[in-house]
Amino acid sequence: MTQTTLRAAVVGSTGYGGVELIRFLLGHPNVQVTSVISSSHAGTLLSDGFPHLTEIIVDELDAVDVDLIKSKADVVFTATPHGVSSALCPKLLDAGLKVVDLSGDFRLQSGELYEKWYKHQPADPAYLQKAVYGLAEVFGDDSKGAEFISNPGCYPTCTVLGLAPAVAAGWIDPATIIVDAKSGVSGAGRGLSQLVHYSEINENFLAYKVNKHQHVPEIEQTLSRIAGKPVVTTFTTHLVPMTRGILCTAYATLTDKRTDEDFIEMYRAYYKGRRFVRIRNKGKWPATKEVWGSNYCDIGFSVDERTGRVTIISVIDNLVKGAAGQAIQNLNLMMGWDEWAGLEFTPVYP
Ligand SMILES: NC(=O)C1=CN([C@@H]2O[C@H](COP(=O)(O)OP(=O)(O)OC[C@H]3O[C@@H](n4cnc5c(N)ncnc54)[C@H](OP(=O)(O)O)[C@@H]3O)[C@@H](O)[C@H]2O)C=CC1
Ligand SMILES: CC(=O)N[C@@H](CCC(=O)OP(=O)(O)O)C(=O)O
Repeated sequence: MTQTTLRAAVVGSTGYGGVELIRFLLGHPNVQVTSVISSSHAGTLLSDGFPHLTEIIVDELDAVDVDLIKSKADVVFTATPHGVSSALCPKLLDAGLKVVDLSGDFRLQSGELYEKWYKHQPADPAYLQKAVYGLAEVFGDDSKGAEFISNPGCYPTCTVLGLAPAVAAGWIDPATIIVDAKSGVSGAGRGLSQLVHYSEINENFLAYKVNKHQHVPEIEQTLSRIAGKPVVTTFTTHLVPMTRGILCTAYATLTDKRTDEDFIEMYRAYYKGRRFVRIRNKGKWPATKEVWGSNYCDIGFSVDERTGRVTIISVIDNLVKGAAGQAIQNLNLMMGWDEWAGLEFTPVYP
């Protein structure tokens, strides 16, 4: 182990986010996975349930035990359900561990809003304040040197990266924003439910949680911060019969006359140096398959002179830029490493 090698533990390692974290961390030049953790399968082998991880160096699942984690790791990724992280992360932080939380438990500054949208008890406000919202392409240096990162939600990542430059520049009226978002079924996690049952979702396409999705307040909180004034949005989620990927189509009214070329140039300037965001050329709109398995967010535009509106299309892989990849990007920033470490690869195609 080199001096810069960081020891990492993954709680929730038997879930989709956890398994994806392990896949990337195994290839990270500065990290060693020293503990894989399960609340229900401690003592068994991770590779028994996930044969693609056969011969993983640390295979035996540990229990969720803060002292044990502290003895084995420097940083902990909590890929745990909402309502679990809120209690667990404070204990890990109190033990002196760095924490990257993938759940929604520390994203909203307001405990009241959290309770309303997530239907769980909010986290202790003292720890809510400690959490840094890790959307690096928008809030730049916030993640650098942080001890505790709240990783953004999958839909908010895709939506906000698509809208942030236009909102920041005042090119669109934030009050007119409408977002149609579509996700593959891995966004729902590995647990079984009727919604993701093969015969329910195959050959099907449906809207869900309409005007009730827990990501609405996160999107509004983030767009309000960028706009410098309160923003509310209409945001509708849809489930698509595919495994990975999110595509967001955002519509908004222009505040002035602009062209596709104006948007492309302005977005490229805003995201200059941010290699995970790729702006498409005029008339080229991204598809989920074009970011599959990667940490990219690709964005394309169409200004409609007839309506005075712009349509912005953004895509991510929900398990990578929407979860594990962005979490590792945040770890890299916390540690002052190259933002790309362990994430430098091209999307899988076809
Ligand atoms: N799937 C996605 O695309 C995204 C997910 N997220 C968020 O990441 C988190 C993980 O999601 P995902 O991996 O999809 O979910 P999964 O349902 O696939 O996995 C969650 C894991 O959490 C573990 N777990 C359950 N209860 C506890 C507990 N009390 N203590 C410790 N661990 C527990 C379970 O493993 P075990 O029983 O072995 O402990 C389970 O495998 C969630 O908060 C989700 O909202 C965020 C962005 C995108
Ligand atoms: C398809 C699907 O069900 N997606 C999930 C996405 C939520 C998620 O993954 O959790 P975070 O809130 O931590 O981002 C949903 O709509 O609730």
